[in-house]
Amino acid sequence: MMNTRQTISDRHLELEGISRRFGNVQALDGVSLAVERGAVVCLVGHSGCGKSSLLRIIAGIDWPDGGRVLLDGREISGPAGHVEPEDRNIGFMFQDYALFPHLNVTDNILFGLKRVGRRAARERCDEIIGRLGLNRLATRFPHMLSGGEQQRVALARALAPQPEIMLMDEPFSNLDRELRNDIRTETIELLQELGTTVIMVTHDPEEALSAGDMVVLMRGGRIIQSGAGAELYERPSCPYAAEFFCSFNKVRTACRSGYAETPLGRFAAPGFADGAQATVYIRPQCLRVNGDGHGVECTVVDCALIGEIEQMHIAVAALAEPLRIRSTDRSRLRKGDTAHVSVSPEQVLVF
Ligand SMILES: Nc1ncnc2c1ncn2[C@@H]1O[C@H](COP(=O)(O)OP(=O)(O)OP(=O)(O)O)[C@@H](O)[C@H]1O
Repeated sequence: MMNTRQTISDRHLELEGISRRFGNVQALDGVSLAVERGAVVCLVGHSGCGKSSLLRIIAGIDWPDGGRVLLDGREISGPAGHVEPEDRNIGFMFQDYALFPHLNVTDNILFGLKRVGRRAARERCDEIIGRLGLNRLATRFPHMLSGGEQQRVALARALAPQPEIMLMDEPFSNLDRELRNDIRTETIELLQELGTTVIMVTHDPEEALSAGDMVVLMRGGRIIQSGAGAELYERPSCPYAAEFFCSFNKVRTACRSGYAETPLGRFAAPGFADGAQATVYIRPQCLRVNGDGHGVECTVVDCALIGEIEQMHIAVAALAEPLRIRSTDRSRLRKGDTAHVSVSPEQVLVF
């Protein structure tokens, strides 16, 4: 029998048809989403799709024109009223960290603990300073900290009031790539250890796929697709979702007997009528050049080593555009060489 209590209590945050308009811009257009307790949710999408607007409404620093926000099943924004941001137990971490320049690390953290008694605030501050390894930085001012250290202080300040939900707007985008990966992993591990529900905004597809239990792809104020990262990557619901997470080779063609016919082979196209036009989406890593004559003949247009990956463009006589191939194998082919190319059909998409 289904455990209803469990189901209800697991649903930490719910958005029901959230809309928000700014003048002529429909920033959010009926966004509905259920977030499980302790989940890490990544809101992802191109600039202007409404990610920050949604975060601001969840935080309570902005109001929806339509729809409701529920926390543990209780309406906190909507027709029934508005719970103030400070009464939501929701932490917010901004992209620029928004540390107070005139306060040192300790005082920045204490600032968020004004509602707690002085002694308890001090204890919590010391605890979070210890937990995040900030002891030696405790008396420094923000301008005396590196980007990574500032990020950590901002995290400490947001965590000190022990929020149940942490909202983070592009929290790692000011860090260089190497540092970003380490700090992201560390931050998410800590939040998961604390059992905090995380809603994080990013416009980086890789960050979303690697960091989120649930990835929510937005466009034009709407959710295009949501689910586990692997699901969005492997089974995108539309061309937009497919291309957001992978740069595909695209071959336009006609369908026949449930297959899209291309010079590279035929691919299952269920639901397409005979003669219907379709586009076959082929991932660069699903193409393989073979020296044994297996596949379709091609000519190498260029070939470059990018770190561990070899990237090549090849021309196939019957295709207008060259195809891009990415592989961890070394082909040792050069521009102008002739080879053969084959496709692993499992990951090919037809739209
Ligand atoms: N206060 C505002 N007044 C007017 N327009 C706004 C306001 N806030 C957001 N918008 C508009 O609403 C749309 C969504 O903005 P939002 O900041 O939510 O997008 P975003 O996905 O977070 O973008 P980015 O990745 O660039 O931060 C944009 O067209 C933006 O210009």
